[in-house]
Amino acid sequence: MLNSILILEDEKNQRNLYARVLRTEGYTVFEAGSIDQARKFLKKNIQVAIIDAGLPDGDGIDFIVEIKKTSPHMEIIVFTGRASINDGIKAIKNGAFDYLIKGDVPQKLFFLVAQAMSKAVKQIQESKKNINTTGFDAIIGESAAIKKIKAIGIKVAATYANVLLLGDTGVGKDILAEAIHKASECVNEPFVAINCSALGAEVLESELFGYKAGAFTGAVKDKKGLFEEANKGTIFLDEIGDMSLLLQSKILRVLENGSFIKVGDTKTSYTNCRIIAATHVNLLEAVKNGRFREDLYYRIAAFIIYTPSLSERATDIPLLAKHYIAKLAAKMEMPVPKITTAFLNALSAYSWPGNVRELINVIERSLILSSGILTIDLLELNEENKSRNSSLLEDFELNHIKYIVEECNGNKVKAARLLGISVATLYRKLGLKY
Ligand SMILES: Nc1ncnc2c1ncn2[C@@H]1O[C@H](COP(=O)(O)OP(=O)(O)OP(=O)(O)O)[C@@H](O)[C@H]1O
Repeated sequence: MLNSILILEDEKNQRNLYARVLRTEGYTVFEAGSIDQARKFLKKNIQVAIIDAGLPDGDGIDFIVEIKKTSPHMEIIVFTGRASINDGIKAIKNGAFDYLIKGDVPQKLFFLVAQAMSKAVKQIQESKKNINTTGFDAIIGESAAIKKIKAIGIKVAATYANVLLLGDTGVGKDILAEAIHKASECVNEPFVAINCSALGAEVLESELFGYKAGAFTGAVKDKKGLFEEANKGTIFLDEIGDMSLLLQSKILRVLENGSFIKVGDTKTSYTNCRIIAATHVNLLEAVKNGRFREDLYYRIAAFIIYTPSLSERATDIPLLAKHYIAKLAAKMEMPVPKITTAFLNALSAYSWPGNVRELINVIERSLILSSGILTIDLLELNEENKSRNSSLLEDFELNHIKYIVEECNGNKVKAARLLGISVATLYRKLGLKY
């Protein structure tokens, strides 16, 4: 939110006074009495912080360095009661906008806040112009759905908001999460991903939060968890809907104040990372059934991006197919084969229950079997070799029959002859009465 200020000051009366006065000036003011409390505001969209130099749990001037790492555009004004010029110099060195000595007239504070706010807003606008959208370029598709997803993704990337990605398996939630990270200010910080449904609850907990040596048999030395690895960056929690209720409560704590406890540890650790979660299950249904915490749902679902299944955006199929044919051919060090229209048509007609992932697999197999040209029979061959999904074969077969009938200008006798089947069979396969 624009015009937001954080006041970090341990003297409550003083803090309340500043907050009241600044609110009357039209600012939204958040208050913290300690560095620990202030940390939970760092992910919020706050443009200016007013910080006391001497705080109960640390040095406010040292804290500037931490703030600048997580919120580079936040402008900081330091309050020092010590009337020490050295404090002021150190604050500026650490990246503060300016400093004030307690007892300075309030007008000086207003003046500095207004200046700092306008500098911060300008910087934020500049950084939005320079947003790196290369991650989104990797998302292929011209359908209205994909265009909308990219536009929302780019917008959300510029904020610190948590994001929930919905959609079936293989629709591209992972690639979208990475694109959001790459377009965010945390681009140079880590992006870590984990599939929460692939691991048992205990292993998942130690993967997420890490453990202390001796926490369990085999824990010979301390291990960092993914939340610690992702500090300042992004953690992608895939299939969060499958997480146990106990772990859900621990994730909620991370979301509330960045804190967690490693397995076998007694002290609290902290992280400051953006959470992008994804699921193919209906989370609201899971909330109703008591399988997913409602409070966690509302925390992770600050922004929801839904990617429809591939069959619902069939116009993207030829684009994706051509893209992956070229990409995989290059990887296999073979010339890009010619693609027949029937091949593309068959791909477009299929329902793709495994979505883009399945499309990539089918293309890879077709390329391996092809010799310079991608024809529809390669798709059939694939399935015969795999003897896996008969519906895929049926879809391709039906599509092939329709294609030949069309080529024969609707002449079914001619089409049946070309296909090497009887006219009766052709009618049956097309679902027509003979
Ligand atoms: N629009 C797209 N453009 C290019 N590649 C895509 C697109 N969508 C998906 N892919 C590719 O398809 C594969 C599967 O996508 P991804 O892993 O992102 O799906 P997912 O929704 O996260 O699946 P799951 O829920 O099973 O983890 C990946 O190789 C990804 O790069």
